[in-house]
Amino acid sequence: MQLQLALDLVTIPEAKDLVKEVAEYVDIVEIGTPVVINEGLRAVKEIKEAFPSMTVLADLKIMDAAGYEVMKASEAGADIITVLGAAEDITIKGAVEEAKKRGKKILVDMIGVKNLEERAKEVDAFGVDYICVHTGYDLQAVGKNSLEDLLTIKRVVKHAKTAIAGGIKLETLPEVVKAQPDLVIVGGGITGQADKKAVAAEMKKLITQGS
Ligand SMILES: O=C([C@H](O)CO)[C@H](O)[C@H](O)COP(=O)(O)O
Repeated sequence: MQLQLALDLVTIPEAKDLVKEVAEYVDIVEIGTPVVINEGLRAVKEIKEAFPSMTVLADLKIMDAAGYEVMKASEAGADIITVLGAAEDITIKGAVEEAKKRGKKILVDMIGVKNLEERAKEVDAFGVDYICVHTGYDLQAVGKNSLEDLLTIKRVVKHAKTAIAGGIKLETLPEVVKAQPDLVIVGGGITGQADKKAVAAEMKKLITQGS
C-alpha cells in the first residue's frame, strides 16, 4: 500500500516546500487539478526537476483528446496521469496507448461515475494501471466518503491497482487501510495540518503496518 500526497491549493514554491517537508513519508506527489489550472504543466515540470527521484502524478482529469494531453503531461515529467472514468472508452484506451508508448501510467478517477461496478469492470479491461474511487470536495462538504465504493471496486477489479481519494484524515485512515487499497491519496489531511511532517509520518506508519 502506498501514500500519495495531493497538492491542490498551493503555488509552485509552496508545493516545493511541502514536498521537501514530507518527502521521506510519501511515495507519490500529486500536482492537483487546481494547481494545473493555475500554473499549467509548468508545475509538474518544476516539481519533477526539483525532486527527480519522486514519482509525480499529474491530476489532469482528462475527459477528451487523451493521447495529446498524456503526451504533454509526459513531456513535462509526469509519471502517472489521470483520466476520468466517465470519459468515452476510446479516450481511456487512447490514454493507455500513449502512456504505454512513453513508459508512463494511467490512473482512472471514477469521480461522478454512477454505475461504478459495471464501469470499473470495463475500465479494468482497458489495461489502466490504477482505478480510483474519489469523493470530490463538493460531496465531502455534504458528508460523503468513498469507503463503500472502494469495497465495490475491490470486488470486481482484477488487473488494475485500486486507489481511494477524498477527505481522508489521520482519524479516518485506519478504516481505509482496513479495506486494503493499493494507493491512499491524501491532500488536506496532510497539507491542512499544523505539523505536516508528523501527520505524514503517522500516516505512513499506519499504511506500512496495514500492508
Ligand atoms: O482530486 C482532488 C480534488 O478533486 C481537487 O482537485 C484532490 O486531490 C483529492 O480530493 C485529495 O484531496 P483531499 O480531498 O483534500 O484529501
